[in-house]
Amino acid sequence: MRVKICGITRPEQGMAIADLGATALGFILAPSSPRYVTPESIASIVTAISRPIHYIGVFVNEDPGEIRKTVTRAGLTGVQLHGEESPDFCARLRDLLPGIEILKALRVKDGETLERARGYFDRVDTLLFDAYHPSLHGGTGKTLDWESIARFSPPIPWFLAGGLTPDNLTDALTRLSPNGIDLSSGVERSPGDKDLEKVALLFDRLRQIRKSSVS
Ligand SMILES: O=C(O)c1ccccc1N[C@@H]1O[C@H](COP(=O)(O)O)[C@@H](O)[C@H]1O
Repeated sequence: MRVKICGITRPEQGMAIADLGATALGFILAPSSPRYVTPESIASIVTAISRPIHYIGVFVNEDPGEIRKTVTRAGLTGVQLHGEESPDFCARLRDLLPGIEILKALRVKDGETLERARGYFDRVDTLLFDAYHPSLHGGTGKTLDWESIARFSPPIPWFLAGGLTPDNLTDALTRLSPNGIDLSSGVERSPGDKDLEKVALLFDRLRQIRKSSVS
Protein backbone atom coordinates (compact mmCIF):
# COMPACT_ATOMS: atom_id res chain seq x y z
CA MET A 1 0.00 0.00 0.00
CA ARG A 2 1.20 3.52 -0.78
CA VAL A 3 1.74 5.72 2.28
CA LYS A 4 1.91 9.46 1.76
CA ILE A 5 2.82 11.74 4.63
CA CYS A 6 1.78 15.26 3.76
CA GLY A 7 2.63 18.74 4.98
CA ILE A 8 6.39 18.24 5.21
CA THR A 9 8.23 21.49 5.94
CA ARG A 10 11.53 20.39 7.51
CA PRO A 11 14.31 18.52 5.68
CA GLU A 12 15.33 16.37 8.66
CA GLN A 13 11.72 15.28 9.22
CA GLY A 14 11.28 14.49 5.52
CA MET A 15 14.39 12.29 5.59
CA ALA A 16 13.32 10.50 8.79
CA ILE A 17 9.82 9.87 7.42
CA ALA A 18 11.25 8.45 4.19
CA ASP A 19 13.51 6.18 6.28
CA LEU A 20 10.50 4.99 8.30
CA GLY A 21 8.86 3.76 5.09
CA ALA A 22 6.76 6.50 3.49
CA THR A 23 6.37 5.92 -0.24
CA ALA A 24 5.54 9.60 -0.83
CA LEU A 25 6.08 12.95 0.84
CA GLY A 26 3.57 15.73 0.28
CA PHE A 27 4.27 19.45 0.22
CA ILE A 28 1.62 22.14 0.56
CA LEU A 29 1.87 24.84 -2.09
CA ALA A 30 -1.32 26.69 -1.15
CA PRO A 31 -0.08 30.01 0.29
CA SER A 32 -2.97 30.25 2.78
CA SER A 33 -1.94 27.02 4.55
CA PRO A 34 0.18 27.08 7.74
CA ARG A 35 2.06 24.17 6.09
CA TYR A 36 3.04 26.18 3.00
CA VAL A 37 6.59 25.63 1.74
CA THR A 38 8.36 27.34 -1.15
CA PRO A 39 9.43 25.39 -4.25
CA GLU A 40 13.06 26.12 -3.29
CA SER A 41 12.63 24.56 0.18
CA ILE A 42 11.00 21.52 -1.41
CA ALA A 43 13.93 21.20 -3.83
CA SER A 44 16.40 21.17 -0.93
CA ILE A 45 14.41 18.43 0.84
CA VAL A 46 14.06 16.37 -2.36
CA THR A 47 17.79 16.53 -3.12
CA ALA A 48 18.66 15.54 0.47
CA ILE A 49 16.67 12.29 0.21
CA SER A 50 18.30 9.55 -1.79
CA ARG A 51 15.39 7.08 -1.64
CA PRO A 52 13.26 6.40 -4.73
CA ILE A 53 10.01 7.81 -3.35
CA HIS A 54 7.38 10.16 -4.73
CA TYR A 55 7.24 13.89 -4.08
CA ILE A 56 3.75 15.30 -4.40
CA GLY A 57 2.94 19.02 -4.51
CA VAL A 58 -0.51 19.99 -3.21
CA PHE A 59 -2.12 22.89 -5.07
CA VAL A 60 -5.46 24.66 -4.60
CA ASN A 61 -7.00 26.28 -7.70
CA GLU A 62 -3.55 27.25 -9.03
CA ASP A 63 -2.77 28.43 -12.55
CA PRO A 64 -1.45 25.57 -14.78
CA GLY A 65 1.63 27.56 -15.86
CA GLU A 66 2.54 28.20 -12.21
CA ILE A 67 2.07 24.50 -11.42
CA ARG A 68 4.38 23.54 -14.28
CA LYS A 69 7.08 25.99 -13.12
CA THR A 70 6.82 24.71 -9.54
CA VAL A 71 7.04 21.06 -10.60
CA THR A 72 10.33 21.78 -12.34
CA ARG A 73 11.78 24.05 -9.64
CA ALA A 74 10.85 21.75 -6.76
CA GLY A 75 11.58 18.40 -8.45
CA LEU A 76 8.08 17.01 -7.90
CA THR A 77 6.95 13.64 -9.26
CA GLY A 78 3.26 14.34 -8.78
CA VAL A 79 0.64 17.06 -8.43
CA GLN A 80 -2.34 16.84 -6.04
CA LEU A 81 -5.18 19.16 -7.01
CA HIS A 82 -7.08 19.96 -3.82
CA GLY A 83 -9.38 22.77 -4.95
CA GLU A 84 -12.31 22.99 -7.34
CA GLU A 85 -10.33 21.92 -10.45
CA SER A 86 -12.63 20.56 -13.18
CA PRO A 87 -12.06 17.32 -15.12
CA ASP A 88 -11.08 19.41 -18.18
CA PHE A 89 -8.54 21.35 -16.14
CA CYS A 90 -7.02 18.06 -14.93
CA ALA A 91 -6.84 16.70 -18.49
CA ARG A 92 -5.12 19.88 -19.73
CA LEU A 93 -2.61 19.70 -16.89
CA ARG A 94 -1.92 16.06 -17.64
CA ASP A 95 -1.06 17.01 -21.24
CA LEU A 96 1.16 19.82 -19.95
CA LEU A 97 3.03 17.56 -17.51
CA PRO A 98 3.80 14.21 -19.17
CA GLY A 99 5.26 11.67 -16.73
CA ILE A 100 3.96 13.55 -13.69
CA GLU A 101 1.28 11.80 -11.62
CA ILE A 102 -1.93 13.83 -11.45
CA LEU A 103 -4.01 13.23 -8.32
CA LYS A 104 -7.42 14.83 -7.87
CA ALA A 105 -8.60 15.31 -4.30
CA LEU A 106 -12.35 15.30 -3.70
CA ARG A 107 -13.79 16.44 -0.39
CA VAL A 108 -16.64 14.04 0.18
CA LYS A 109 -19.78 15.86 1.30
CA ASP A 110 -22.51 13.53 0.04
CA GLY A 111 -23.44 11.15 -2.77
CA GLU A 112 -23.17 13.98 -5.29
CA THR A 113 -19.39 14.11 -4.69
CA LEU A 114 -19.08 10.46 -5.69
CA GLU A 115 -21.16 11.07 -8.82
CA ARG A 116 -18.80 13.96 -9.64
CA ALA A 117 -15.79 11.69 -9.10
CA ARG A 118 -16.82 9.68 -12.18
CA GLY A 119 -15.93 12.68 -14.36
CA TYR A 120 -12.29 12.32 -13.34
CA PHE A 121 -11.83 8.59 -14.02
CA ASP A 122 -10.20 9.07 -17.42
CA ARG A 123 -8.68 12.49 -16.68
CA VAL A 124 -6.34 11.81 -13.76
CA ASP A 125 -4.00 9.04 -12.63
CA THR A 126 -5.21 8.80 -9.05
CA LEU A 127 -8.13 9.98 -6.91
CA LEU A 128 -7.92 11.03 -3.26
CA PHE A 129 -10.92 11.20 -0.95
CA ASP A 130 -10.72 13.74 1.86
CA ALA A 131 -13.27 15.05 4.37
CA TYR A 132 -15.49 17.99 3.51
CA HIS A 133 -15.04 21.24 5.44
CA PRO A 134 -17.13 24.33 4.65
CA SER A 135 -14.24 26.81 4.68
CA LEU A 136 -10.93 24.89 4.56
CA HIS A 137 -9.55 22.94 1.62
CA GLY A 138 -7.55 20.36 3.56
CA GLY A 139 -5.37 19.44 6.50
CA THR A 140 -8.42 19.73 8.75
CA GLY A 141 -8.04 16.50 10.72
CA LYS A 142 -11.69 15.69 9.97
CA THR A 143 -12.57 12.15 8.97
CA LEU A 144 -15.05 11.48 6.21
CA ASP A 145 -17.93 9.05 6.54
CA TRP A 146 -16.10 5.87 5.53
CA GLU A 147 -19.38 3.99 5.07
CA SER A 148 -20.40 6.50 2.40
CA ILE A 149 -17.54 5.37 0.14
CA ALA A 150 -17.46 1.69 1.15
CA ARG A 151 -19.33 0.55 -1.95
CA PHE A 152 -17.66 3.02 -4.31
CA SER A 153 -14.99 1.31 -6.30
CA PRO A 154 -13.20 3.60 -8.77
CA PRO A 155 -11.49 1.97 -11.78
CA ILE A 156 -8.31 3.95 -11.04
CA PRO A 157 -6.09 3.92 -7.92
CA TRP A 158 -7.26 6.00 -4.95
CA PHE A 159 -5.98 7.31 -1.64
CA LEU A 160 -7.94 7.60 1.57
CA ALA A 161 -7.22 10.87 3.43
CA GLY A 162 -8.93 12.99 6.05
CA GLY A 163 -8.24 12.78 9.76
CA LEU A 164 -6.35 9.48 9.63
CA THR A 165 -4.22 8.73 12.70
CA PRO A 166 -2.25 5.72 13.94
CA ASP A 167 -5.24 5.04 16.22
CA ASN A 168 -8.07 5.01 13.67
CA LEU A 169 -6.12 3.44 10.81
CA THR A 170 -7.00 -0.18 11.61
CA ASP A 171 -10.69 0.68 11.75
CA ALA A 172 -10.46 2.57 8.42
CA LEU A 173 -8.65 -0.27 6.67
CA THR A 174 -11.09 -2.84 8.01
CA ARG A 175 -13.89 -0.99 6.22
CA LEU A 176 -12.08 0.19 3.09
CA SER A 177 -9.41 -1.05 0.68
CA PRO A 178 -7.70 2.02 -0.74
CA ASN A 179 -4.52 1.80 -2.84
CA GLY A 180 -2.93 4.32 -0.53
CA ILE A 181 -3.37 6.36 2.62
CA ASP A 182 -2.50 10.00 3.19
CA LEU A 183 -1.92 11.54 6.61
CA SER A 184 -1.05 15.05 7.69
CA SER A 185 -2.41 16.50 10.94
CA GLY A 186 -2.82 13.03 12.48
CA VAL A 187 0.96 12.67 12.69
CA GLU A 188 2.02 16.14 13.74
CA ARG A 189 2.68 18.20 16.88
CA SER A 190 1.55 21.45 15.27
CA PRO A 191 0.89 22.40 11.62
CA GLY A 192 3.99 21.48 9.58
CA ASP A 193 5.87 19.98 12.53
CA LYS A 194 5.66 16.21 12.19
CA ASP A 195 5.70 13.96 15.24
CA LEU A 196 8.16 11.21 14.34
CA GLU A 197 6.93 8.97 17.17
CA LYS A 198 3.43 9.07 15.71
CA VAL A 199 4.82 8.35 12.23
CA ALA A 200 6.77 5.36 13.61
CA LEU A 201 3.61 4.13 15.37
CA LEU A 202 1.71 4.43 12.10
CA PHE A 203 4.19 2.09 10.36
CA ASP A 204 4.02 -0.33 13.34
CA ARG A 205 0.23 -0.42 12.99
CA LEU A 206 0.54 -1.01 9.23
CA ARG A 207 2.87 -3.95 9.85
CA GLN A 208 0.38 -5.41 12.37
CA ILE A 209 -2.47 -5.02 9.87
CA ARG A 210 -0.41 -6.76 7.16
CA LYS A 211 0.54 -9.58 9.55
CA SER A 212 -3.04 -10.20 10.66
CA SER A 213 -4.28 -10.20 7.05
CA VAL A 214 -1.88 -13.01 6.04
CA SER A 215 -2.38 -15.19 9.15
O1 LIG B 1 -2.56 20.38 4.91
C1 LIG B 1 -2.96 21.48 4.48
O2 LIG B 1 -2.72 22.53 5.09
C2 LIG B 1 -3.73 21.53 3.20
C3 LIG B 1 -4.07 22.77 2.68
C4 LIG B 1 -4.77 22.87 1.50
C5 LIG B 1 -5.15 21.72 0.82
C6 LIG B 1 -4.83 20.47 1.31
C7 LIG B 1 -4.13 20.35 2.49
N1 LIG B 1 -3.80 19.11 3.03
C8 LIG B 1 -4.34 17.86 2.59
O3 LIG B 1 -5.47 17.52 3.38
C9 LIG B 1 -5.61 16.11 3.43
C10 LIG B 1 -6.04 15.63 4.79
O4 LIG B 1 -5.28 16.14 5.82
P1 LIG B 1 -5.49 15.64 7.35
O5 LIG B 1 -4.80 14.29 7.45
O6 LIG B 1 -6.95 15.56 7.62
O7 LIG B 1 -4.80 16.66 8.19
C11 LIG B 1 -4.30 15.52 2.94
O8 LIG B 1 -4.54 14.97 1.65
C12 LIG B 1 -3.39 16.70 2.77
O9 LIG B 1 -2.62 16.53 1.61
